[in-house]
Amino acid sequence: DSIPELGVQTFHTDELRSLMSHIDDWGLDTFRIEDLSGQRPLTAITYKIFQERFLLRTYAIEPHTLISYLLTLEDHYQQVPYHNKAHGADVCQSMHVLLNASALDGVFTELEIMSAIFASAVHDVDHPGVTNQFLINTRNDLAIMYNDESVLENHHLAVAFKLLQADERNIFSNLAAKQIKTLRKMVIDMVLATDMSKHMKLLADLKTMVESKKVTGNNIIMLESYDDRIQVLQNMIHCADLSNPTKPLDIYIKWTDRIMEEFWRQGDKERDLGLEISPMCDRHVASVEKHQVGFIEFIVHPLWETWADLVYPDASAILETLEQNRDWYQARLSPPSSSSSS
Ligand SMILES: COc1ccc(/C=N/OC[C@H](O)CN2C[C@@H](C)O[C@@H](C)C2)cc1OC1CCCC1
Ligand SMILES: [Mg+2]
Ligand SMILES: [Zn+2]
Repeated sequence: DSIPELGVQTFHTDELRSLMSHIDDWGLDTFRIEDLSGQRPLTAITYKIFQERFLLRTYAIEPHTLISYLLTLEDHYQQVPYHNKAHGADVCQSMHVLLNASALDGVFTELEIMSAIFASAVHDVDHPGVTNQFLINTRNDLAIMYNDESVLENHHLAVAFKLLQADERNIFSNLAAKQIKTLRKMVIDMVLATDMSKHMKLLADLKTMVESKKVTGNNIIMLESYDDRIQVLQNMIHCADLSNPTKPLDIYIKWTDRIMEEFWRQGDKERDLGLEISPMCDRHVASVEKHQVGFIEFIVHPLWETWADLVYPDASAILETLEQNRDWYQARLSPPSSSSSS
């Protein structure tokens, strides 16, 4: 049976094709693609990126095999408010754009690029919609399996690679053994770096790299060792994972609504279990704007400011949007002024 033009069955071929023509743009509306693709945003977006980067040709990937893997991967994302297939699709597309920074032109190999796209697409597969700490506190089987260390991130990786074991889904069947070994190591290193508990170390190392940044004549970053190369890719996927506040405000607000609902459902579980409710997870004590301002001030802006230095000036417009969005949430924070402002 033949594969549809856009990889997924849709009643909106023209509109979906038009949207997908903006695959290289920051701020692509993943929610709109979810609706137009028959609830298949991850398959549609990842398939388009693989085609656009000629990865099927370069690595002799059979289109049916890629579609089969992507559909199954997408079905293994759980229907939770935030960490669902739309988030996977969004991080994958965001990573695709970040890889296109001109400061990184020609820096990464095809294999590293495919590893980065694959890692982004799979990075939260089978996420149960609760945090690592919750799984640890409730002695969940996953925490027992992974000894409380990067529990979710280890699980996402195991699921992603287990799905590859079926012949009809093995998109890497035509890679050389050495290539598969390298890809697997890089994907593991990238997905493990999305564990928020690694944030401070990742950012500190990125700052050190920026301070000692070496560039070629035309301002292209030079990365000699594997450690340097993977460090940039780890920070890139971490930036993509924490990119919601850098997107157009209407899209950012939708992500905020989703993460808060997911946090509040965790808080509901903690309340029912008689556990202490985690920070920001009590729906009866909500200060959504305050938490977003804090999230940007202490985590997102420091990271993106450093990334923007590394790839200067490629991420300057993104940083600008982030600062505008922070100001918008900040403005909604301040108590109504005493003087009559109306
Ligand atoms: C658009 O807003 C968001 C988009 C993504 C995320 C992603 N969070 O990471 C996934 C895990 O939860 C890891 N931890 C994050 C940490 C900040 O808190 C812990 C309870 C869990 C958080 C967002 O806002 C959050 C933080 C401030 C208001 C709610
Ligand atoms: Mg994650
Ligand atoms: Zn994520």
